[in-house]
Amino acid sequence: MIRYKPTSSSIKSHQSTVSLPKEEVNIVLLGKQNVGKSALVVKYLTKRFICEYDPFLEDTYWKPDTVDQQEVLVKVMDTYGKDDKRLPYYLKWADAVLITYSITQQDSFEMALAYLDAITNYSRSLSISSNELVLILLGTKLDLERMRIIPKCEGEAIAAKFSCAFYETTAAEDYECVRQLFHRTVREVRKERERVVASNSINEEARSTIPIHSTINFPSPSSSSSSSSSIHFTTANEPDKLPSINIPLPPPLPVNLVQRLGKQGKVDLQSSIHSSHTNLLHSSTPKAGSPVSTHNTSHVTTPKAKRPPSKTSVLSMFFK
Ligand SMILES: Nc1nc2c(ncn2[C@@H]2O[C@H](COP(=O)(O)OP(=O)(O)OP(=O)(O)O)[C@@H](O)[C@H]2O)c(=O)[nH]1
Repeated sequence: MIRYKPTSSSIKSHQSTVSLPKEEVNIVLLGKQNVGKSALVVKYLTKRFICEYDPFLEDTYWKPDTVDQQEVLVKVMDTYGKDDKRLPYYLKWADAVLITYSITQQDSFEMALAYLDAITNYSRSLSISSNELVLILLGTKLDLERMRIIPKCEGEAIAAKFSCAFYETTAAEDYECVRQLFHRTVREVRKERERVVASNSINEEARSTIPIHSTINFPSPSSSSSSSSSIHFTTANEPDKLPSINIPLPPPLPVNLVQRLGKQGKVDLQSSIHSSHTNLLHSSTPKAGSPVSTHNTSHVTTPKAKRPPSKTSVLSMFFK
């Protein structure tokens, strides 16, 4: 049995590397205690599965990796699932958020829903922004299929509702399925970055070609766009979402409007995540046991639907 002993620095790696990749992707894992966040992180970093762990661990690790022949420095923040106050910080830091639950634990699924609610509400309440955050709902402990409580279709349905990607995986088996999870996450982040660059260059082009006295169809502030696995924080001049009203051309938005989530966040996220939530599913919570091999690969599902109307959250129930 391997005892996992983190060191005290805030960013660490299991290997020392002289030159690091320029591209960086920050991934944070959120979720209830015991769902297997640390196990996934350690598996990705070391290819080993830990049975014993420090439950109060919260730290950031990095690993140079190669995804699709491109080098990338993957930074992973492991949280310990008991401190909602740090959520704005996590969102500000992260390019991608893995919202984890154990497929064997009902309340961990409910907490994942609460996280999705809180993050969605938070993102919606930012009035001017073109930020994006890759969001992935992740069912863990797939090796415990015989103890499954949360059907796969339920996870898929929730992911579709929130327009995020969905995976199921396990840290207890094959390294490959964990590696795939992190690689897919890096790909999603790259897609989002490309989307932002493309959207900026469209804005730039529009700015240089539209005559100063012309009119333009201008989207309402509430319009938003969404691609397969992200929450988008949309600028008001995206050209593909145009309602029929004509108004005089406003001054163009600066190209560098892209800012990290939270920099403009004036909303009180804490009040958002402490409000009540009614979307609870059936309850029954057997304990996870030791790893039993039934699956070798992570399961991936792409989202199918747009984000739902905003709801309130039950995170406060879990953070007592
Ligand atoms: N069978 C099985 N057990 C797992 C898996 N992942 C983690 N575990 C076990 O579940 C327990 C909790 O794992 P952790 O990785 O520490 O969970 P955590 O979410 O990081 O917990 P906190 O740090 O307290 O938030 C440990 O006993 C692990 O050995 C998995 O994929 N399969």
